[in-house]
Amino acid sequence: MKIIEVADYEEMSRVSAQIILEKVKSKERVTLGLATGSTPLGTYKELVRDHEENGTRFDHVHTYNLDEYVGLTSSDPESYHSYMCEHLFNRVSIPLDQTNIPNGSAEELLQECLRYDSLIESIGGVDLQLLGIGQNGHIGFNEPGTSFSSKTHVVDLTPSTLEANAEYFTDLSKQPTRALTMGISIILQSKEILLLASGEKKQDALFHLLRGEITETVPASALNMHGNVTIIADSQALKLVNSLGK
Ligand SMILES: N[C@@H]1[C@@H](O)[C@H](O)[C@@H](COP(=O)(O)O)O[C@@H]1O
Repeated sequence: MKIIEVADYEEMSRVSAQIILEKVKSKERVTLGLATGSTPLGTYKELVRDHEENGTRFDHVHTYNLDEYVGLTSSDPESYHSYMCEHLFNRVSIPLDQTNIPNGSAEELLQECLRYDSLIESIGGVDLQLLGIGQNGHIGFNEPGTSFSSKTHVVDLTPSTLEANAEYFTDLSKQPTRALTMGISIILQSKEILLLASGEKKQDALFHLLRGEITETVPASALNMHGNVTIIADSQALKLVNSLGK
């Protein structure tokens, strides 16, 4: 695993955007796996800035998001669909029919999971998967205890994840408690993985990922089984690793 230690959130965002841009410019058809949450926002901002200043094109890019809340329609302002349109898709002119996000308002959720898996399997895994990490070590919405062989599935969010994500909901009574998430085995099909972590809150999760056992109790530890993972983390997120783990 390659670790790039950076000073802060801004540097993490610049470095990750650079890696994504190299991939975007590398061939005629590019597939990107995308993440939500606060961590990739700076990266998306950098991609938008580059698009505006340098005219980098995204019309050959196809995207596959990790997850979506169950019960929110794509137009719901609190859905990950809306998040992606607002922060990236609409601002770099990716054709929307080339963007894929699990449909959390599908009537048949199990069918939707199968549909999503076959989409990703049909391309043989994305070229580059961007990931954040939950404070409890989750990736996508794969909570602790999720099987490493999991495919896309419906998940009951843990109290700690609900609490960590509560700030994104104006009315907490409407915060979804379930989500659809790309499974761990599907994430591991990616040809290359880029995980971002910033801030002290992520130091335990990063310590378990980098220094702990490979265990389903820490979903991100599955990344140790993948041959092409880069972690970009700031000093705050690497605090525990640097003080205890060397
Ligand atoms: N489903 C998302 C994850 O993909 C994300 O990595 C995690 C961390 O969020 P943040 O980046 O806001 O810390 O939150 C959510 O649970």
